[in-house]
Order: sequence, then C-alpha cells, then structure tokens
Amino acid sequence: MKEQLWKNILLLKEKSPLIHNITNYVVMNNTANALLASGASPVMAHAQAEVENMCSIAQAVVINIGTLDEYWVESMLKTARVAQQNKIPWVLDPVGAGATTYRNKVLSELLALSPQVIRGNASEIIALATQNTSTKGVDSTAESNQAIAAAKQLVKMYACTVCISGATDIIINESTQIQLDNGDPIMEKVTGMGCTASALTAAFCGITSNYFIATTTAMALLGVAGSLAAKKSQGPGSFQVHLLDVLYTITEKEFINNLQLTTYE
Ligand SMILES: Nc1ncnc2c1ncn2[C@@H]1O[C@H](COP(=O)(O)OP(=O)(O)O)[C@@H](O)[C@H]1O
Ligand SMILES: Cc1ncsc1CCOP(=O)(O)O
Ligand SMILES: [Mg+2]
Repeated sequence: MKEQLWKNILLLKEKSPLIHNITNYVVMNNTANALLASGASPVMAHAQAEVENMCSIAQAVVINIGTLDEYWVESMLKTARVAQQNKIPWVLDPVGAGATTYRNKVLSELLALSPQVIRGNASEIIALATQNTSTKGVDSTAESNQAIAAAKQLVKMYACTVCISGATDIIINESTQIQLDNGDPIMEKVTGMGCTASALTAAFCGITSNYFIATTTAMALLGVAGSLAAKKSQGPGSFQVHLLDVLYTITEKEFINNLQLTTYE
C-alpha cells in the first residue's frame, strides 16, 4: 500500500492536473501554494459566469464552504452540477458543518449533487450525518473515532468516500477503513490544514479514479509532510513555510519510513 501511495505522489508531479477550487478567503493562498508544491495546478474561480466552463476543463474540483454567502453558494451548486454531469470528481469540505443552520442547509443541497469524497473534521462529519448544530466555529470538538458511525452513514447515503481528519485520520468507503497516525499537534494552530487536506484530495482524484486511494494518498502526504515540517519549526509561523518546502522536496524514503498506516477490511 505505501508503495502505491508513493507512486501516486510521483504521478501528481508528472501529470500536474488542473484543480478547480471554490474555497474560502482564509485559505486560498495556503491551499494554492500547497497544491503547487505537491505538483498540481490550482485555479481559484467562483464567478457564476465562468465556473461551469472552468469546472469542465479541470481534472477535479474542490468545493469548500468556509466563507460562504448567497452568491458563492450559487457558484458552488452550478459547479457541482457540471462536475456531476461531466463525471469530474469533486471533493466537499464541509467547513463549519453544524455551526449554523445556514451551513447545514447549503451542505444538504451540495450533498445531493454526489461528491466523490467528503473530508471534514470529526464535528463536521457528525453534523453532516445528524444535521445537529453543535460545532464550535470550524474547529472540531470531537475525536475522529467518535465520527466513524456518522461517516459510515454518509458512505451509505451518498456512495462516496468519507475522511474524518484529526490527530488520527480515518478514511472509510463501503468496504475498507484506513487509519493514519501522522501529522503534528502544531497543525491545529495553523489555519487551513483541513482545507489543504481537501485540496490535496482533489488533486489526487485528478490522477486516479480510485477516490478511496486518492484520499488516502492525500492524507498520508499531508500527515507525513506535517510531521517532518514540525520537526524543523519553532512555531505555527515557520511551520507553514516548512510544510510547503517538505511537500515540494519529500523523498520516497522520508515518506515510506514515516508513514503510520493501518488497514481494516
Ligand atoms: N492533534 C493533531 N495531531 C496530529 N496531526 C493533526 C492534529 N490535528 C490536526 N492534524 C493534522 O491536520 C490535518 C487536518 O486538520 P483537521 O484539524 O483535522 O482539519 P480542520 O482544519 O478542517 O479542522 C489532519 O489530517 C492531520 O494531518
Ligand atoms: C477560520 C476559517 N473561517 C472560515 S473558513 C476558515 C478556515 C478553516 O480552515 P480549516 O478548516 O482547514 O482549519
Ligand atoms: Mg476544516
């Protein structure tokens, strides 16, 4: 499995897929740079007049509701419809699911347009499955293992891959569950780590149609790169810079030797 994931990392650098991002103001620069450093080609575009065209020329799409408003929501729905019609893989990042009834309403509309992958923290995944409104802003107030039942419910309802991210990352589809224990606690102090995970997930969906493996590759890359970058950092500021460098320079030996991965069939 580790060797398969590494091959995807090399393939991403070789293919450099165009990834259409509709994402939030907070993390646009972070996620564009993380995609570039990892080998993908990002475009951030949300104008209603162009999103359908932009989506149609992309290899994958990420829709991230972090700083949604009525205009952006219409752009997101237009994009998801075109992605679904053209069989372009799209990843949903349900930022702040459960924080407000507005977010929950928009997410219900987006889920109906069949994302191939949902990547959220534990609170967000629980909120998506239960429609509760108990999330504190965008940060998780639950642990990954508390969201497994919710994730399995979403897999069954939407026939997709679901990733619960956190100190432990858990990737679930209809037949398999993978647990990743990488990353570093400093990543909780840097905004955009989850958004970066979702953007990288879309990048790997752009080079393989096995979206479960694409998600696993993205989470493994971010987790290992995060743990390596944390070792070089003095705090969240220098971490962000080191993370980009590691995404760009990571070697097979560093990836394979540091990846903590467990598969449950
Ligand atoms: N406490 C932690 N220990 C190790 N890695 C972490 C921790 N918290 C977050 N991460 C890393 O950051 C990634 C995304 O962060 P997460 O907090 O789950 O998403 P979000 O920012 O959407 O809430 C995780 O996949 C993991 O690699
Ligand atoms: C703080 C914040 N507010 C709206 S979007 C956003 C960034 C969230 O990024 P992540 O979910 O990756 O922590
Ligand atoms: Mg998030």
